[in-house]
Amino acid sequence: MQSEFISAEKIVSVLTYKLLVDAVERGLGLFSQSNAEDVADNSTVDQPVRTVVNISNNGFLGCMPVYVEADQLLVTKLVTFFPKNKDVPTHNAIIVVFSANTGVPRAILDGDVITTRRTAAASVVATKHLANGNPRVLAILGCGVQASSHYEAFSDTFQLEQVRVWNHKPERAQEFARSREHSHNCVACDSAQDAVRDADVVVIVTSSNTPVLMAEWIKPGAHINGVGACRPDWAEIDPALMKSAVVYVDSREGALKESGDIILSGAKIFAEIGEVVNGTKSAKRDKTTVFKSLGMAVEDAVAAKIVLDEFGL
Ligand SMILES: NC(=O)C1=CN([C@@H]2O[C@H](COP(=O)(O)OP(=O)(O)OC[C@H]3O[C@@H](n4cnc5c(N)ncnc54)[C@H](O)[C@@H]3O)[C@@H](O)[C@H]2O)C=CC1
Ligand SMILES: O=C([O-])C1=[NH+]CCC1
Repeated sequence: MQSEFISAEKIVSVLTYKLLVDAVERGLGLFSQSNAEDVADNSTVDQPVRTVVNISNNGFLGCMPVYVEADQLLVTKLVTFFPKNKDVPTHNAIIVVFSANTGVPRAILDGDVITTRRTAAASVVATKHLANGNPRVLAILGCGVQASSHYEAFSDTFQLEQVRVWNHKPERAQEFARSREHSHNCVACDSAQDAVRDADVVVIVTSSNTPVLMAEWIKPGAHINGVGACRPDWAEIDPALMKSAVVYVDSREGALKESGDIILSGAKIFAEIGEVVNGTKSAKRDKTTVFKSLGMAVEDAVAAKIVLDEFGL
């Protein structure tokens, strides 16, 4: 067996948001189409909800396999999340791509860049479909790795007039805004409430396990991408907001098993975002909407395909 290792540096050089947003949008559509009753030929996406191994109080290991028939992709990601890490990233991942004909490994890819960028691309897809017009003001709650990728992906896609950032440790928000003040009007806010006031779109990307975004702060008709809180007993969004908004998810099955924001609030899921992409469920653009993202292997697989194609592998 001789499989190529593709480093983060190589992946960064080819995995643009332009390519990714289109690929992730297609992947989300394929995933939801595969769960529909009238599945088209060759469109199976076999993606079980990820298996999670808890590591005492430190974190967890997630195993995320998928087979995407349309692209003949057989892929699994292994991702760890150790929220208390200080000098190394809190998320670490590798992605293995196998031949769907023989099962022989084709390549091993660094999984950090793919995880970081495809998650932001999924939020962009949801925002394109659910925001009420072109978003001008974006609020980002949390200033870690995902905040950076979301800042880049949203700046690349939308004509933003202002990006407001908040972090529970204010110096991180100030540093985040300072290092971006020349590329956009990026400002640090003292409170999450100040950041989201009148924002058209909110991205919440924290490691908090209790709500930091409250219902009464949100402008009616705003769109919220809830990206953190990926455990059934964690929540980062006020249950009242989850219950009053129209809620979209990446995977119904995944959300009902993994999302504390959904499970603890008892919020109803209106649709998978892939169903909106496929035109089988409507986009309630004039309502306050939440896209609850947990992350899916199909997103990793379509991102890995871009990389393999770019390097002719
Ligand atoms: N939906 C998806 O596909 C994915 C979701 N995630 C999730 O997104 C979130 C952010 O991930 P990263 O940016 O990579 O993590 P990170 O560790 O780089 O950043 C976490 C951020 O949360 C903040 N934070 C920590 N505790 C907090 C608290 N109690 N209240 C408010 N803020 C707090 C930190 O200051 C930091 O700004 C995590 O919950 C992670 O599991 C990550 C990857 C994919
Ligand atoms: O999809 C993903 O890779 C993850 N979701 C939450 C933590 C990592």
